[in-house]
Order: sequence, then structure tokens, then C-alpha cells
Amino acid sequence: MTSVQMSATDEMVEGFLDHASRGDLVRVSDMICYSSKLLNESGKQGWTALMLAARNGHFDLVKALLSKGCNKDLKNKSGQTAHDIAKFWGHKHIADLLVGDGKIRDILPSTGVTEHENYFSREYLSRMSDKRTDSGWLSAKQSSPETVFLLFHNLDPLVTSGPEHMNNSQAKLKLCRLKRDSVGVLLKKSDIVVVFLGVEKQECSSLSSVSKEEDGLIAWFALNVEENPSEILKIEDSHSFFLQGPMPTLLMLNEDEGGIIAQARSVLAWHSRYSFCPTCGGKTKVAEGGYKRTCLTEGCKSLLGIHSTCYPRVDPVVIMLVIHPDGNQCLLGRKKTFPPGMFSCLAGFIEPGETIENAVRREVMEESGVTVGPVRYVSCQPWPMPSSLMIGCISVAVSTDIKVDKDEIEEARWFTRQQVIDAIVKSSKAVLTMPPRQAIAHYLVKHWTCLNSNL
Ligand SMILES: NC(=O)C1=CN([C@@H]2O[C@H](COP(=O)(O)OP(=O)(O)OC[C@H]3O[C@@H](n4cnc5c(N)ncnc54)[C@H](OP(=O)(O)O)[C@@H]3O)[C@@H](O)[C@H]2O)C=CC1
Ligand SMILES: [Mg+2]
Ligand SMILES: [Mg+2]
Ligand SMILES: [Mg+2]
Ligand SMILES: [Zn+2]
Repeated sequence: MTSVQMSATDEMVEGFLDHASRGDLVRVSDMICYSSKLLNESGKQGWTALMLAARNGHFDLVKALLSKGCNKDLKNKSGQTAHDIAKFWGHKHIADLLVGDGKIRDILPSTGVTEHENYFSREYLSRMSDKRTDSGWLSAKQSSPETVFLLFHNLDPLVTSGPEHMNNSQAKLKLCRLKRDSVGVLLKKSDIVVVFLGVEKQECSSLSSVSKEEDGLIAWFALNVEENPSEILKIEDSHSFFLQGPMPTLLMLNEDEGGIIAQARSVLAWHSRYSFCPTCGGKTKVAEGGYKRTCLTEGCKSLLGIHSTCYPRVDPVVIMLVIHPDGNQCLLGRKKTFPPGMFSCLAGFIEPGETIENAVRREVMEESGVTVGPVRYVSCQPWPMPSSLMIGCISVAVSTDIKVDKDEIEEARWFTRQQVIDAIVKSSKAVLTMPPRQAIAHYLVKHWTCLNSNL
């Protein structure tokens, strides 16, 4: 049936199940308020919203669906309940929630903050870290015609704008999913690092029907080349090109691919910047599917104790919305490099030996001269430029005079709630522009204004 032929009800059920599959608690709750019948509706293969939420590990959504009274005993066409599915996919906390009398036990005390999925956060692939040490499995997958290879040139991903890729996607660009034949020449080169990203998540029913040798898992790998490889590669897609960035171009992909890029680009960037051992400068050997570089110098200190220099690094960064003591204004700043009129949350790298809360207080003081009191964690976002983790907080100022550090920030100002709402909805009255919706700074401001996430 095409979407044109679909009835309005079918379309609503499909939309509802899609939101459930993505763990979109807000949209799912809104739709249940509109029609409680949706709770037990099923789509393809008899999967209900509860099953999809259990499959994809959306704990809060499973909890919400149960509290609305959905039937947890329904079975899909493979005879599985939501509990079976959660157990199969290793979501033990969800499986626990779904057993017995179905009563929800709150294991964690409520903080009033629910998990929010930011751009770059989606886990489209299952990382399967246990396979990183299985060199036989990894090389078999690299030879498999099903395997997907992502190619980067100086950390810019190969994408396509071809019309054949535009179905069901709002994104104008899509990662080129190359096959072994296209990248075979590169795989033979000894200096190319190939990073194992994971395998495509699959429906339980399709997994149970394959043998152990041919596990049916579709593996993904990423590789980065420094010289433009277009001439030696067999890429038939004439619409493909290396997406020059990283910003703002990396924000043009869809959410699934944003998550893949966050992982692939960070690990590849680590390889491109850590070619030699950071401890002794010696040569290193790439191991564990591209997730480790071991020093080859006998007796090197990096081989003793905690091998932290051997693994990809992640830099924690605090990013914070500072609320005025009057509760009705927030502090935003702009760097010289921002587009005209754009203001964002203050941010800064966490220093060694520092807590998240103290880093928030120090960075806000350094950059704006404002003293911060209480700090609360809200949400986080991988930021693969090259490999940060943005730790999003909301905090309350205890002083209000602004004295900007001109080296880092061009200007910082208090904006009223109405002014930031105007900016979010892009009103003609807006006196500032916000960072794009894919940036956690945007989400923190929206979170504070308590606006509907559809904006
Ligand atoms: N997702 C989002 O919404 C946002 C993301 N960000 C990201 O957050 C990150 C940090 O923000 P920013 O305000 O620049 O940070 P800071 O305020 O800490 O300032 C960065 C400066 O500090 C120095 N520095 C100190 N420690 C480090 C470190 N571990 N790594 C790199 N530089 C360090 C650098 O100096 P030098 O380079 O001169 O040596 C750099 O210029 C940036 O990568 C930015 O892209 C920022 C705002 C919004
Ligand atoms: Mg800063
Ligand atoms: Mg700073
Ligand atoms: Mg800093
Ligand atoms: Zn070394």
C-alpha cells in the first residue's frame, strides 16, 4: 500500500509506532492523549509501541506506556512479548520492568530531568565491542559483499545528493554506503586504518533464523585517506562528493547518520592525530578493530598500568545555560567567529581534577565575570570536532554584572525568556539568532523556556 492509499488511521498508527521506535516520549504521550486506542495498536510483524520501545532500549518510554495501561502480554508474529524482546536485546532494566505484576519500581530517584536524544547521539549501529578482538570475524566481514564502508578524506565524509537516496529522508545529503568492490584498493594499503563501527541492529526474528557461521550481521567500517582517492576508487555515484566541513555541514545529515558520524569521525580523528606513541614517540600497532594503538617500543611506560593513551580520547566540555537570579533572563555569549547576531550558551573544556559543577562555575566566571551558584546536569551530546562530549547544564547566577573576557567572547548579554522564545521560533521581532536545532545549546535554551519540542 502506498502512503496515498493509506487511511488516515493507518497513517496515524504508523507515525505513532515510528515515534515509539525512536523513543520520542513527548510525541507518543501527545498521541495517546488524543487517542488511547493507539496504546495496543500494532504495525508490521505485529509489533506494538511497547515492543519497539523495549527493542530499542527506551526505558522511560516503556515506563510511560505501562503507566498508561498498555497490554504488556501481546505477542508479535514471531510469538514474542515485549519482555522477550527486551531480554533478547540485553535491556535488562527494561526486561525487569516488564516481568511479574508489571508494577513500576522506580530504581532511580527522580531528578525531574528525562533523557533527551540530541543530534550526534543516536546509536544506529550496535557497537559489538566484543568483536573488536576477533580478527578472524573482522577480516571475514571486510571481505563480505554485504559490509558497508564509509570513506572519509581528511575527516570529511563521502556523501551523496543523488535523487535515489532521497526517499523517506528529510536530509538533503546521505552518507555513501560503499561496498568492498569500491574500496578494495584502499583496504590493501598497509597505512590505512580501518575502524569497525558495529553492526546494523536487526529484528529478533531475522537473527534467530541464521547459522552461527553466517551470522547475518551487516558490519560497518570507516576509513580515512589523506590524499583525494577519487581517481583510484570505483565509485559509480556521480552525485557523490566529500562533504567539506566540519561545521555546519555535518549537521546536514539525518539523525541516524549523525550518530554514525559522531563515532566514526572521532575515532578517525584520533588516529590522524596520534600516529605515534604519545609517551615515547615510538611506532604503534593498530589493534582491536581500530580502537587501540599499542606502542611497539619495549618497556614504554604507556604499556604499564592503565593504558589510557592507547585508546581513543574523549574531551569533556561543559556547556551551560546560566539563569538570572530573577528567573526570567538567561546569559548568552557570542564568539567573534559566530555568524552576525548569533548568541549561544557559554562552554569550556573541563580541566584535570575538576568536577562538572566547578568547571561550569570557572568557565562562566572566566568568560563573563558572572558568579554561578547551583548547577544541574540536563543532557549531553557527542561533538565530533574532533572528539568532545558536551555536558549540558543549567545553572543559577548569584551575581549579574558582566565583564567579558575579550579573548574568548566578543559579547555576553542577559536575554529575557520572551527574547529567546522569539529567537527559537524565528519571529520577526527576534533580537538574536540561536545556534541550529542540532546543537545542544539550542536544546538547553528550549528546555529552560519549557517550549514544546515541536518548535
Ligand atoms: N554543541 C554545542 O552547542 C556547542 C559546542 N561547543 C564546542 O565546545 C568546545 C569548547 O568550547 P570553547 O568555548 O571553545 O572552550 P573554552 O572556553 O575552554 O576555550 C577553548 C580554548 O581553551 C584552550 N583549551 C584548553 N583546554 C583545551 C582542551 N582540552 N582542548 C582544546 N582546547 C583547550 C584552547 O586554546 P588554543 O586552541 O588556543 O590552544 C581553546 O582556544 C568547542 O569544541 C566548541 O565547538 C561550544 C558551544 C556550543
Ligand atoms: Mg568557551
Ligand atoms: Mg573558556
Ligand atoms: Mg577553557
Ligand atoms: Zn611508547
